Amino acid sequence: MEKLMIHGGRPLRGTVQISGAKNSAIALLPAAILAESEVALDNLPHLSDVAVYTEILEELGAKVTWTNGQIKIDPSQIRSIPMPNGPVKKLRASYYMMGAMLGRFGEATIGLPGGCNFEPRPIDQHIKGFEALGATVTNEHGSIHLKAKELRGAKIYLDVCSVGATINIMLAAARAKGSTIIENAAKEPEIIDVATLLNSMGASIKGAGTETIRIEGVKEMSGCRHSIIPDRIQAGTYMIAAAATRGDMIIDGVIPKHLEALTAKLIEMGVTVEEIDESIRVLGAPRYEHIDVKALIYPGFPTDMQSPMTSLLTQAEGVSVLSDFVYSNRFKHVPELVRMGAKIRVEGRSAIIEGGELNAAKVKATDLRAGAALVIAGLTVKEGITEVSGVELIDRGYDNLVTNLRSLGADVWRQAE
Ligand SMILES: CC(=O)N[C@H]1[C@@H](OP(=O)(O)OP(=O)(O)OC[C@H]2O[C@@H](n3ccc(=O)[nH]c3=O)[C@H](O)[C@@H]2O)O[C@H](CO)[C@@H](O)[C@@H]1O
Ligand SMILES: C=C(OP(=O)(O)O)C(=O)O
Repeated sequence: MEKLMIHGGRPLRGTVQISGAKNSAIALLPAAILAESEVALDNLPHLSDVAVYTEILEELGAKVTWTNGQIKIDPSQIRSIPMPNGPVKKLRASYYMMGAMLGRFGEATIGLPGGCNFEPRPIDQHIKGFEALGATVTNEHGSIHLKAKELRGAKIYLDVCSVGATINIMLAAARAKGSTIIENAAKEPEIIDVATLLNSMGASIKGAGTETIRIEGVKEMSGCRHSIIPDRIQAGTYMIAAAATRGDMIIDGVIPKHLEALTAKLIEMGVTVEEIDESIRVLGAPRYEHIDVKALIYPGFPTDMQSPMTSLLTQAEGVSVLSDFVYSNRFKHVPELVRMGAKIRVEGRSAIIEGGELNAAKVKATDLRAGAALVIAGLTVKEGITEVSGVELIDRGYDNLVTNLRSLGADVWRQAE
């Protein structure tokens, strides 16, 4: 086990290159098993979640080869075997194996997913979708068993606008017989990325990125090459870190449109943000205004940036209110920030944040983005060393974090616990 040591108080300056998106990569990897031949994915991020996913694919018999940011998956020898335990328990997105295996083999047994554990995260909408497509779904001893004689297209209205359920239904429906329509579909950029890959593999999916997605099932799908979209959450975290340390940073290799909700909020509080083609420049200021932020589904402010934003709002003058309308209890970072001197209280689904200086402390990352929030908080502290334990959770979603921060001028290192 390792912890992150942060000697803060230095403005982050320079350029950071953003890797491919975690939440795309871990949906594109299972999507690849729907093909009969090799799928190549470029711009693959170096993340522990991605490494775990490749383990899952290898366990099933896929041949996986890595070369410099590209992964090739040959799913031709893949078998249908139950996966009640093992790597599927280590990450949230193992739920995509349900849709992908169902689509490929008409059956699957998958252990209930792990991942960030900030509150109960039901998968009832995924199950509802699989059942509508003709699968029988049972939950026994912590594993979901799915079986369908034949998957048939259906009209599915999602009661909750869910990223995971939208993608999982696309995976199961891509090779089903007939047409599937997903209503109240989630619109996140990662959903468009998955639909783009599936279409390149021979699927027929229209409307990804809108609330209605239409899928015409196809009999066969084949290999292709696809480049993963940039990680908007990593990019947003660096934007927030630049603002919090009053630095001057260029975040390169991004799609600025994916970051509009954050950009608007940063500008509102007094940060200078400039979009230049595929880059964003963030220039901090000596003082910031307090603001209110509501985390919503895309294109609203992302819940995954809510925790890092909490840290930034400790640097604003006055009282800010940050509410999460996706995960009402995603505030495990708050008690840790309070240890660092933050004046924050949680009321219902909102954090009420009073601006003020933070101090160094020993704190624990309880989940991925809570970890990012603590790193940002540590970077603002002028005296002493902040120690963040639970780094393995941060490694789930940040590619080369320490190297990147050091190249931006931060005094940060990993140390054995
Ligand atoms: C691997 C991945 O892509 N993870 C992202 C994905 O998670 P994930 O796909 O798990 O999140 P969802 O979009 O499904 O969840 C959105 C909301 O719907 C609820 N819900 C969801 C499914 C369901 O069957 N029933 C139900 O009630 C959830 O409790 C939550 O309140 O989107 C979240 C919301 O943007 C992000 O925080 C995660 O980073
Ligand atoms: C919640 C997250 O991830 P996951 O859904 O994979 O746990 C996240 O990326 O912030």
